[in-house]
Amino acid sequence: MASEQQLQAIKSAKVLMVGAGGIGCELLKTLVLSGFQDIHIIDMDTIEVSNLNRQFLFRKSHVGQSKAKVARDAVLRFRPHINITPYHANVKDPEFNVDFFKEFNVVLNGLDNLDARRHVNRLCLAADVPLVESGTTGFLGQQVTVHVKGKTECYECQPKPTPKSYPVCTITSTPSKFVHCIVWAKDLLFAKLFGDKNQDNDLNVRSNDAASSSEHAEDVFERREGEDPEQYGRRIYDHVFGYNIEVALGNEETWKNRNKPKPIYSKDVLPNGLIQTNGNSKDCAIDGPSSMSAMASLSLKNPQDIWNLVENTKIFLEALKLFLGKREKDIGNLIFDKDDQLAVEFVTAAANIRAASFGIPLHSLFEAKGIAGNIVHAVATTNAIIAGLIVIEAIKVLQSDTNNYRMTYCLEHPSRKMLLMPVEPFEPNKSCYVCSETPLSLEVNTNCSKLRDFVEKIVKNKLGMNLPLIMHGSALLYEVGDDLEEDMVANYAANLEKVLAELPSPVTSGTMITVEDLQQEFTCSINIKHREEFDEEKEPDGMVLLGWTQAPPREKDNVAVGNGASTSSASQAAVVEAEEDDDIEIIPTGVGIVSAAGTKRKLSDTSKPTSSVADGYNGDKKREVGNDEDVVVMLSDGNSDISKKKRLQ
Ligand SMILES: Nc1ncnc2c1ncn2[C@@H]1O[C@H](COP(=O)(O)OP(=O)(O)OP(=O)(O)O)[C@@H](O)[C@H]1O
Ligand SMILES: [Zn+2]
Repeated sequence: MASEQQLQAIKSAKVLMVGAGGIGCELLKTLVLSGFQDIHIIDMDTIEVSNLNRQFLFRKSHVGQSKAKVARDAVLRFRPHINITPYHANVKDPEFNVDFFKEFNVVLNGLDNLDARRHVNRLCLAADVPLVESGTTGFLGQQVTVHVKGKTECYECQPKPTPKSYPVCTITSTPSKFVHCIVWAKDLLFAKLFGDKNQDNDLNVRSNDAASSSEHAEDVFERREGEDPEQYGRRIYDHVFGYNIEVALGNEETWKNRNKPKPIYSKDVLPNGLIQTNGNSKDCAIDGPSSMSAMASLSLKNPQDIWNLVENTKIFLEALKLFLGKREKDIGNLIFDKDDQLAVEFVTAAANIRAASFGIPLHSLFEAKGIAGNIVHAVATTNAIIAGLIVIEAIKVLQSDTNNYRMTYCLEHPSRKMLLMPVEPFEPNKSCYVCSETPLSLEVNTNCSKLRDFVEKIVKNKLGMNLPLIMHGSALLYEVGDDLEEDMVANYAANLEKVLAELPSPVTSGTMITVEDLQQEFTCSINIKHREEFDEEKEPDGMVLLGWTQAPPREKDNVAVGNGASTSSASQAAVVEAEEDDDIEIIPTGVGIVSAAGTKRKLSDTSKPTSSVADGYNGDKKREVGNDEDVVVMLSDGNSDISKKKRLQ
């Protein structure tokens, strides 16, 4: 039960919610049931069928409509007299500037990507509005964190795992993991067959006999006149899984220390002519093109099954046939979308066939979809718990109850009887380039890298800037905006194509560049250091940003996982990965991590009575539920006496 004071704070608060998906739906419901009366919701998406299993404010009839608007209507049905303002928009749109953010007492994130989270973090810092963050880390669980300028760390005080990029040659020639096959199937093959034909594409292997291979490749992806869809599909299949692999095998150097792939031809897998279908690919006139399915026409039902090579081959050919026959008008414009069933089927099958060729284990559609779409599989119940925790922290923030702020992990595999794990938030990191404006360094070959590379790879991808402006001293090198004069636009376009050392105001070793984002009101200084060479495998960007992205020192197998969906950071939760991504353990830092002897300990050890975390949960602050084996510890209030954390260094 909320106190009178809390109720007052709740009633007078103006709250901004960003994201009305899995967490957002739960959050909106919990906010209104807790008495909040003025809520603004930003979400750029429309409702998909795949959202309905857990985004309970939405029904099938809402598919295709704005999430923010439908969520508003849904809660107004049971709380008709409150103010809910929906925006069907991207939070990065210019209208949501610092002045807009200043209107709110607290901002609550229910987002699913790093980019938007960093953007909101910067706006909250610039507007000096507290932020309560939430996110998921795969099967590790979810967490809620509180970010109050000057009092706690900001969302970017700790390095976040960024989406991984792979060297082109690993993807085109030497895949060793299933994810490499997915990237190949999605970004190369799918893009080549169904996307913008004018885009550069590294699909064809480089071979000793480059001239003949490119000649062979010249028109292979174009459908010949009168060619029937299955013939065309088999020709593409034979080219990418058969011929290209044979060409690659010709590069003997490549296979000296690697297992050789084996070429696969469709006639060897499916010797008999046409594949049999049941004609049941679903009618896209009724369900929309995104529900059309090759699985349905081949009577393959379970997305968790791993198809064999024959099944993958059938799906490949059938999906291609359906694209050609029923979605012809999409061809040339398609971008892979994880909610497009046929696209997911095609990419799964293509990735699996390539995996079979390279001796990599095959995966189910469900798994492939997760990898291709960077999906962190969400669970409705934990979303509800997380939403509750967000509201608890929001209420503390509204009352400036600083001492009781907590970041709370909700462990999806409760470890030794613990489901919720609250820890005190960290103080701001004094070397954070965002909230402490600490300069960064960039190692780059200033004679080879163009300004365009710097803008794309560093300013946009690494620094997450939306509307960047780049300066060297008082010289403006680059700027984005709608109101620029034509000659300026032409100047900047010319600068983009110049190497750094040849810019009108040359950028060489020792230069300090200032990069500013006008919308985020965020400035960052970058110290340039010239370096001649980069390792193509380990440094695929050809430049290295220092002072921010380094994870904490890696102990044996310590790595952080995530795809930007997580609010956790390497130092908040060091993850020990045994092999690949399974068998993961989470070690919350600061909580019993450093024992008296100074040795690091795992969470699994921390529930022992002697550990500091156990101390934190012991006594009358905890409530135990269930039987001894399956006990879940929940805190009765936010006042647990948790020992001060130490960072995991
Ligand atoms: N830049 C952004 N501006 C506004 N809303 C955003 C932005 N980025 C993400 N979102 C919203 O955040 C929500 C995140 O919700 P959730 O994690 O449940 O993902 P989802 O897209 O609904 O589900 P799934 O990814 O599992 O299909 C989505 O509704 C998405 O539209
Ligand atoms: Zn910070």
